[in-house]
Amino acid sequence: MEKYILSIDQGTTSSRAMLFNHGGEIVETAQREFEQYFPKPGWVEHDANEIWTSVLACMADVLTKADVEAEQIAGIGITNQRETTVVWDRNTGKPIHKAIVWQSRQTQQICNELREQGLNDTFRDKTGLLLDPYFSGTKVKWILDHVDGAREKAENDELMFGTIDTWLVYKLSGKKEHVTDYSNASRTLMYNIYDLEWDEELLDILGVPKSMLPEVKPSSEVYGHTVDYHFFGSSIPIAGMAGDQQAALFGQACFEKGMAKNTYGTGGFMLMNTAEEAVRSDQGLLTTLAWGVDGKVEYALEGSIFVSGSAIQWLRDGLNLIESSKQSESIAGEVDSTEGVYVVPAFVGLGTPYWDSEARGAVFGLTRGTKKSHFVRATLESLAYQAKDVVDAMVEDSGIELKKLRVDGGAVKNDLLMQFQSDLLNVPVERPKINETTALGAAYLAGLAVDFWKDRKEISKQWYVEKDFDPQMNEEKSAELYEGWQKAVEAARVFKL
Ligand SMILES: Nc1ncnc2c1ncn2[C@@H]1O[C@H](COP(=O)(O)OP(=O)(O)O)[C@@H](O)[C@H]1O
Ligand SMILES: O=P(O)(O)OC[C@H](O)CO
Repeated sequence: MEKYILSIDQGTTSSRAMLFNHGGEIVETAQREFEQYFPKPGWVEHDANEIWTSVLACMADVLTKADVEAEQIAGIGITNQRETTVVWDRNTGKPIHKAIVWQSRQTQQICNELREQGLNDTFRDKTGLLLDPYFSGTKVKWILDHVDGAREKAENDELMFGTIDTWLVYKLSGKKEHVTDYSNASRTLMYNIYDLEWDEELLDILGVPKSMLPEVKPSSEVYGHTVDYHFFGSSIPIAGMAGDQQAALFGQACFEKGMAKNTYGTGGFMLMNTAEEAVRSDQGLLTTLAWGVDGKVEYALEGSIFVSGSAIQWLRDGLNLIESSKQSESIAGEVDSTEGVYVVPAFVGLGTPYWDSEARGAVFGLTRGTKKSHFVRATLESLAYQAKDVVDAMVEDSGIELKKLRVDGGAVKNDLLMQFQSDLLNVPVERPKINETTALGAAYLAGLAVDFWKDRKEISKQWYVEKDFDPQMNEEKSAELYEGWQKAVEAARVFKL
């Protein structure tokens, strides 16, 4: 009876389940979207129960579609949208508020107040993060401050906190396990990534009782088993867990120091493996835990770009300049260059390295001769320029030269973009055969724990390039183009309403 690993990829807009075989190939997939709630401008929430039922449905769908029995699943790996915060009642197992999503800005004021008290460095020095509403800590505080009776309940040990990985393991295990992994814990603004423990001082500042927090575990280990009523009489080991960007780094087999991947999805996330060294950043990068595997933790440097592929969606849905994201390539290809046009897609501010939440999008360099194709090309190029901003910051902070970049996410199908990225960075860009690197990473983490795969060497051998792009532009030209981008960003940031 052939065995498989089932990977759950719980993302921001949809949940997916994928079955992987021993060769690391996708056998079947299932996907379900769920509702996004926008109660106020800038706020984004999910219903944790809707997330749970979407995951359960995907798991059932994928087994049915593949005609695979639950007994054939050697282990389950979970990867998830990070930072999104759920607080639930220990007695009933019911969330006391909607999940506050990573994108949500509803804790801006809390962050401002903490910053005004001069606490940014306190958080940064312990967590590797910044005081930004992006991370979980201030979201937990917000829930305790705003839900009737929540703080009292929390102090009486009646509430539990979890990111989505924790919530799913809790539900899958029949409310038995309350665990997370290093990679997810490192995104909460409450976990000391150097001492590897929940930080009492930070919990005190945020007013979060330690009893609410899950136990932090390695990313590859059997945390518990599914209760059999969900899985047709089978109890399956839940054996791998990691935040989605760290899982993608693992799925891209970026196991050595200096290896990096960039994901071009809705947003952009670049991670560089820095092995056992936690590199502190002066350039607005995040220092984060990559994973805990083989009895040790490893670190990564991360650059977060808020708008990447969604700029192409904007061309399609907002401006009606293209009919599909794919068409951006042929239209941009009608011209050889943007002829000096730059689009800065700072629609929700700018992330790494600027962290400017008030910046807004801008277009520069228009002339009477500017055509649609220049505009589309400039938007596409902005994805690559933003990645270059992050790479330069990484090289400066870590002192590690980038030798090549592995890529994934929806927009990497665009050859023109990939070529331009390689030209701009002056390194080869490698697009893997399996683009679902996030789900694959979670599958590998689970598979290692249940001996489905032996070690990382075996995994590395399963990583294949589908296409690579080598630099073709001369360096002077690419430096000149990048200088134009830097001027455009600078000018965009001056404009504040
Ligand atoms: N050929 C293409 N060229 C440029 N962008 C693309 C192309 N195909 C998809 N995209 C963009 O990729 C994004 C979807 O990527 P995906 O990795 O599925 O996102 P996520 O996982 O964040 O939802 C969309 O924003 C879409 O506009
Ligand atoms: O759900 P995704 O793929 O957009 O990823 C969200 C990130 O984990 C946020 O940090």
